[in-house]
Amino acid sequence: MTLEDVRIEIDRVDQDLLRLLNERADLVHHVGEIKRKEGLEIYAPDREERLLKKLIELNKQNKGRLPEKSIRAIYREIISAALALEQDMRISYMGPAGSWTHQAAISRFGNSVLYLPEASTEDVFERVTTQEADYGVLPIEHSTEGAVHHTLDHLVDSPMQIYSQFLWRTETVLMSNGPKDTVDYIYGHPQVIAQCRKWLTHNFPDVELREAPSTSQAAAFACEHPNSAALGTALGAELQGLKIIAASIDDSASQARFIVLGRRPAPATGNDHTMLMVTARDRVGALLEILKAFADHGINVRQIENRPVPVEESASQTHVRFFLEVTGHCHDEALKKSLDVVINDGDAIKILGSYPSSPWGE
Ligand SMILES: C=C(O[C@@H]1C=C(C(=O)O)C=C[C@H]1O)C(=O)O
Repeated sequence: MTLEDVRIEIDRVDQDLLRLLNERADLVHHVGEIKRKEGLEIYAPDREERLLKKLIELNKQNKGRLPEKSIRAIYREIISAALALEQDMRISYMGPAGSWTHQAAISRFGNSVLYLPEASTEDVFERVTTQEADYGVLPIEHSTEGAVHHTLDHLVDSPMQIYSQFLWRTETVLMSNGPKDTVDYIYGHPQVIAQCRKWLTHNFPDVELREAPSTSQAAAFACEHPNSAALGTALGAELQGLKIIAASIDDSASQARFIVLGRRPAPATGNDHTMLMVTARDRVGALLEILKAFADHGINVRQIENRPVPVEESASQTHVRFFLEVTGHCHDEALKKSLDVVINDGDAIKILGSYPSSPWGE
């Protein structure tokens, strides 16, 4: 076949694809109508993950040429278009534009939905509470620094809940207006500089490192100042019109866990996790008793985070607070029974969300 012949074939396949994509869009629209009638959530992360896994498996069986990464990326955008069709979907995230959370949010919801950058965690909660946004995206844990207490503390005070969670690799890039060998200064948030210190010392031993208040500010400085570069996200580089001169420059791989904040728990899937806050009387064996209540009902406590009770609360002197991530859904009988035991011991519990355990990033 000549080049022209192959292109004619590609055009034919594209026409078929377009027809099929629109056929899919009609079906998605129908799903949206049913969901609205039945008062169901539009975004169904569990369904998305199952659909992707099935397609990746099918592709393997059929020995398809496309790698898993590409199938995920293509379907991320097909599903994003579906979400935008079902509902004019708005996602609030911890900004500014180009932040890691922004990039993580796009990895989950694709490019067809609307993103609202917020200046603080509080603002993300506010936007979801007032229904100006359908969901919010916030970091809850960093692989290097541990829990993001700000997010956990806001969950305690808010009726909003964790609806979904996912992991995202936070890969730093070096961006600049000019070529690599003209860089005299590198701007970066101090934490990001620390994360890339070895790489920077090895690759740019004579360059001056300058601290910036945020990653997006670093990128803005790199735009304004000649012979400079900035550390940040690939999305930040794109938004500022800077060239990526080196990628994946972190000294060790780091990732963050993000939550999708919603107004209610996700439907049970049979493989869920639940985040809880327990405020317990400060006593010998308090944590032991709580853990035993879960163990007796076959529930695995996957993570424990200890936090002080805020001083404004009358319980602050006499109580201790734990955040627990446990297996199971808040509607499961076993979990309900173990929570009853904890409450009967005089400890207070707040359910911060139940969500599918599986979506662990791309
Ligand atoms: C169409 C649906 O709604 C959304 C869109 C999906 C899709 O495009 O396949 C999958 C899950 C939902 O987030 C659905 O729930 O089936």
